[in-house]
Amino acid sequence: MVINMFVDPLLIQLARLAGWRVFATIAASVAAAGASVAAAFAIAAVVRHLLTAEAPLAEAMPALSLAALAVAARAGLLWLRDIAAISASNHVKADLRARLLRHALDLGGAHRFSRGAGGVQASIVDGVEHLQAWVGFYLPQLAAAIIIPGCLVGILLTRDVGVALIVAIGVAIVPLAQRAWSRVLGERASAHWDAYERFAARISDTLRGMETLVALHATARQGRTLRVDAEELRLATTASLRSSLAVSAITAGAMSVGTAGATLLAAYHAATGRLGAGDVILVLFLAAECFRPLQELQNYWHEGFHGQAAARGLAQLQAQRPLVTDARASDAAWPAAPAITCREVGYTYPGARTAALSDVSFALPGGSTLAIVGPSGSGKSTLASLLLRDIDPDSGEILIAGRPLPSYRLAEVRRGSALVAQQIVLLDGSIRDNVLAADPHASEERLATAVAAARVDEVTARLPGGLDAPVGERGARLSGGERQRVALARALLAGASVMVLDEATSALDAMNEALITEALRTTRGTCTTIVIAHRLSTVIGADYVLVLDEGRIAQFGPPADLARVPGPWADMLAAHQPIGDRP
Ligand SMILES: Nc1ncnc2c1ncn2[C@@H]1O[C@H](COP(=O)(O)OP(=O)(O)OP(=O)(O)O)[C@@H](O)[C@H]1O
Repeated sequence: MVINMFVDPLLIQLARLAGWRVFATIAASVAAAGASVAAAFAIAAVVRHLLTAEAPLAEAMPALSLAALAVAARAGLLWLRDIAAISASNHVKADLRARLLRHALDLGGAHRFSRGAGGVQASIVDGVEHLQAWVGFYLPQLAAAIIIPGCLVGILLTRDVGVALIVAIGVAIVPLAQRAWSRVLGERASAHWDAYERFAARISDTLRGMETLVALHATARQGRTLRVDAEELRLATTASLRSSLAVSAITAGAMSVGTAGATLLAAYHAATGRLGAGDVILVLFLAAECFRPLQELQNYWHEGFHGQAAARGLAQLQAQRPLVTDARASDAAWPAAPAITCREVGYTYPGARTAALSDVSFALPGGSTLAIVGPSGSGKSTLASLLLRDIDPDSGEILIAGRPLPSYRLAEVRRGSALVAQQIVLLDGSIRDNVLAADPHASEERLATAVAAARVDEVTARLPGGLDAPVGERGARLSGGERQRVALARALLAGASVMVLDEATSALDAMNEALITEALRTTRGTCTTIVIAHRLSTVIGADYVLVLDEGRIAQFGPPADLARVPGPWADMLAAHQPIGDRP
């Protein structure tokens, strides 16, 4: 019952990660208690010799040496216990972080639909911090708090039943008090964790969106929101600490009264001759040792509840499934410049009332270029996400070179297709590092070819470090168009044979227009290219045009053919305005 009260099944799962280290911690703790018992018996023997022997010092010497040895052994064992506990904690921390990070990476963009990146970060960084203390310190201490008092009360029984009973009652009061408070503590620890996760997510969002907040003159407002979150966190922390301090006071009281009561009863029995003076010393030592593991458990008690609350966040993260999996994959190699066919593809975002795409069917020959056009919200980016297999359609299917897209392993899809998006995030490092991220072992020659094809050389010529110039955090030192060029070079180096280019919407950005036109020329024939197009000039260079309207295909065909028939494409040509911005 006690175990169920204080141990979550997840804790046991985590303890398995730490394996023998947890057992070593428990064993060292129990052995230290054993050394204490040996010291207590030896000291009791010393007292007995001092009071009753004819040559007290000489006769007490062996027991005194044993006591000194036992005290030294106890110190050494407690040191070993702490080493094992730290090792268990660090092992859990490293292992759990690596697993969670791998899981978060496998999830890809799945957290877009649930907790934000800030919440995920709070779980991986701080949640793990609570859990490592929970597994490394709380769990072994819990085991020690059951084993050691149990054994010591047994030993006390051999001296006097009344004394053993007083200690047993004192020992029992501690978990009972903790149980009485456990619901309150659990609720407050959960409230604390929720407040902490909210605060961490808000800080992360604020730092990432700082430029937008400054541009919107919203920093003061965001500051106020952060202050409210910080105040909520402070209140939740105080409430949680207040309740655990109340339990600490009850526990400390039970321990003091238990030790004092047992020693007084033993002293009374010594006065009446039922026990010897040495027994009083023995009871004093053993009663104190009985409560020691409970006292130490108390120190980690708070950690235990925070660990349980953090475990909920981690369990939620672990329960999240990737949006796409390799369940239907075969060993098919990703084809060069593949034909792409969509058959009655439909997709509705989780929780959305209307479909983002319905009944989308078209066939694109391999090596050709498709321009997707349509008003804002018509489903262009959703179609791109489906073609890149960031998400799977709810209905219909997408064929790549005649095979269903899910029959290729995700690693193949990621290697063989690339997205050059409007919002490119580069990793902190140099331009070279970012391009080579696609293939770290690429030769200088291949790197130079990709860099020249994407016109990155024009960018590096202007920068002091050339290709080794740092891009800054998330690529902040480069312009949007320059970041797109680096991303294009990365995609070309990776040898992607399906390329999705998301053209920038800004009508003023002529550099991007040149980039896309150039990219279309570079990739023609070696790549099947899909451009989310906002400019007529881009579309006219494409082999096919797909006009989307409210998630459905309005028109599909070569631009010259579409221009000859009445319809949205002819209307767009007639209106001759940036086509993505049409109402
Ligand atoms: N994560 C999401 N959750 C719910 N609905 C979404 C999500 N992303 C997009 N949508 C909705 O799906 C529809 C299609 O969006 P999509 O981004 O594909 O349009 P788009 O044509 O690319 O728009 P734009 O030109 O403005 O980028 C829109 O109604 C949009 O509100």
